[in-house]
Amino acid sequence: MATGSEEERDGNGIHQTPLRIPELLYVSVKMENPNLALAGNLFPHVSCSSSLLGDSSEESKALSMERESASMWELSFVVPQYHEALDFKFLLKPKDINSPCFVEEGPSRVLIGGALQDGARLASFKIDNDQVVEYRVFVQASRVSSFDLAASWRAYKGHFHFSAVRGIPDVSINSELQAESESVSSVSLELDLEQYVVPAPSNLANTADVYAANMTENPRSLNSGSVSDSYSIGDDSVATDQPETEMEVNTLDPSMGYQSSGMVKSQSVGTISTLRKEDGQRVAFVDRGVGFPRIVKSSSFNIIDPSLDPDTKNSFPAAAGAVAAGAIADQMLGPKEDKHLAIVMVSLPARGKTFTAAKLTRYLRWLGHNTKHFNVGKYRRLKHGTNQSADFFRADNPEGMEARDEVAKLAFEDMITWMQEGGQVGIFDATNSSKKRRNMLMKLAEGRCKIIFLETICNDVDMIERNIRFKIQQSPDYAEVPDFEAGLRDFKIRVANYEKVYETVKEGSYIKMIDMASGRGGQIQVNNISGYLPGRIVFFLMNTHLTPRPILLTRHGESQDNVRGRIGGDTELSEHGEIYKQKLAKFVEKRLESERAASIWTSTLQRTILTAGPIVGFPKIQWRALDEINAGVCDGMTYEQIKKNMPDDYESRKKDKLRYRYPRGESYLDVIQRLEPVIIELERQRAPVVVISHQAVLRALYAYFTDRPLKEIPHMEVPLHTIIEIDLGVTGVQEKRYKLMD
Ligand SMILES: Nc1ncnc2c1ncn2[C@@H]1O[C@H](COP(=O)(O)OP(=O)(O)O)[C@@H](O)[C@H]1O
Ligand SMILES: O=P(O)(O)OC[C@H]1O[C@@](CO)(OP(=O)(O)O)[C@@H](O)[C@@H]1O
Repeated sequence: MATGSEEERDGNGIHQTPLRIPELLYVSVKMENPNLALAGNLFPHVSCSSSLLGDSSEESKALSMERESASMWELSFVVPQYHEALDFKFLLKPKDINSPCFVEEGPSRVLIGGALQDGARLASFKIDNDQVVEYRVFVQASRVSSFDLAASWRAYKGHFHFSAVRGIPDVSINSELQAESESVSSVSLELDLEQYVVPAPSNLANTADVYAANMTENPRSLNSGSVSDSYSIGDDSVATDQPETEMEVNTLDPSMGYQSSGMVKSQSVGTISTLRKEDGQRVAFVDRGVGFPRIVKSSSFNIIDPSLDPDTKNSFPAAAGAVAAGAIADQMLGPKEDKHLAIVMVSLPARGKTFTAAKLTRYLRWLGHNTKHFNVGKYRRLKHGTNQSADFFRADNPEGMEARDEVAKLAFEDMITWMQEGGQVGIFDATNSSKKRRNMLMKLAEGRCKIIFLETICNDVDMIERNIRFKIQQSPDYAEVPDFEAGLRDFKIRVANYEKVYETVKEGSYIKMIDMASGRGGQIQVNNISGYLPGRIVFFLMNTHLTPRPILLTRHGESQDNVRGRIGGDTELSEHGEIYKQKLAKFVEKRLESERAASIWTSTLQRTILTAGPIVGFPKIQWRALDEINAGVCDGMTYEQIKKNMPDDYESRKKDKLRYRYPRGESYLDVIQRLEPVIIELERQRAPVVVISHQAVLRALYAYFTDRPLKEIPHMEVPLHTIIEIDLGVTGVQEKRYKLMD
């Protein structure tokens, strides 16, 4: 019971001092000026004579306000609720500390009890030539207890206290680097960015133009060459991991795909078909893979390491670190059939099965898992032709059912055979929408591989309609149907035939992606999923979505070490590099002018942080994972010096650049491994990202988006002063390159 005195007694008669929680005011003072042209290089400060704000009456001691956004600055502090009157003024300080600062016009402001006495009048400053710059002023105060403060301080320290590298904060919103924007204006960049476009080294990145099912495995029974043969294409010197896919793409002359005649004769099968636009107009149809590619058997092909060749008997991933450790643990501890994993897609047509299967294949291959995508539709087209009407897909059509089951079995058996030859993950892409079909597959898999069903469910009718329209445009099934609307009607009847017998998955191990495509909400359900790889797959799928956005990849501006030919290091930019950073800022400003949520990612090495310096208006984040390959004891040496002083190392790297690990440093496989969280975050982001990083790192990131085999990564072209734009879209990936200077 309260005694009315300062003290109370508890149940044991012990005197206790009641806890008095002092009331405090958390005050936030803000200034806003959207006119960056006038005030961009002036930094708002507050000067106050009270000891509560640390006596900042002298201009040199004025408290700097923090940049909250491009136009808003803030200073927050805590004072007792009943504090003395605080007299203060706003100041603008130029970046150059020797130049005079500008004090706001008019009398001092008085703050009592968290409120301004004379209202929030504008803060006006007379700067050069009597030009007046005005800021809006806002003051807000809220009562907080010291406990609240302590808790929020702990949270801040624990979670949001950013570390700094050489005094540069890990995360910044254009604070101190803002002032550089002035010098940017001295470097010119044409308004029309298209002037800087240069051709990408190949058109392989443009998967958005290609129907993903056409890029999948060809039936073995219909294949001309032995699968274990080694082939290369075009440039005979390039070794590949995915023979069929690449052969198909490379047999095409990209310029032919868009001839004005509107017709292209496919070099692979000789079928002539066209890709329809919705308005009925025909454009070229790039038929990639419904047949046999022109295969050039290479004499110079040389597989660097047997474990990197998909057709050898090796079921461990060509990977480093956690990926390798996880895979090996799973294989040693799990049952024998777990050595091979079949991801069996399930859904109605046009729900993103093939798209998801292709993306997952790309991710797993990039991590080093030997993965192949088997599309039953492709088998069906080869065996029964491309012009099957909706009737073929009726569940009460016994011939159709038998034919479809037959090609499904054929594709599944091909997948198992490939696994027995060393394949790790097979992605089996068909509707598999009835329990009976899935039971058939489970029987075929018994003792041979583990099955995880991956079901994609979409309840968004507009998205389904859009998907169906894509299918009519892209699928070879409708390539020879001249009328778009007729194709649309037929496909909708086909979907209705599937709907009649569709049974959602309730058996075995499964992952269900429900309405995940928008990237907002949705659900992932998992059942009976365990192991390293299945876990990674779930995590990857959780973070993918279809929101179109660009990812801009660029190396830092040329560094002083680049000029001297030294690898690694942490030097500043050369003169050329200085110009590039300014051009890049202008480029980003133009390219992303309407993209408010974009962000700039750099490594923690100063050549990338300095390159990002003049970019304004976007948050900048430093990732250690984006640091250049660690050259270990060779850091700072030239390639010539390594050749002379460490000839064995030089030769080993030349022989196997992917796996070679610098003494006390990293290999390319190590770099790929540490980039996985970057890939996941890039997939998860819904806004554009500019990645300013290094040669080896960008090679690895680029290979992921363009689905290039691991062994090509160390040899890819990622030139300085060039921006590689990767556009992630609803049908796939497209690449564009801009070269801003030599
Ligand atoms: N999870 C998803 N849900 C809905 N639509 C998706 C999903 N993933 C991709 N898509 C979209 O579906 C379109 C058609 O996908 P596709 O993979 O050909 O369908 P399916 O193989 O199921 O017939 C793709 O171009 C893509 O834009
Ligand atoms: O793997 P290689 O072809 O050596 O390329 C990676 C090298 O690229 C360099 C330049 O030679 O990158 P960076 O431009 O980021 O400095 C080296 O630092 C790095 O060791």
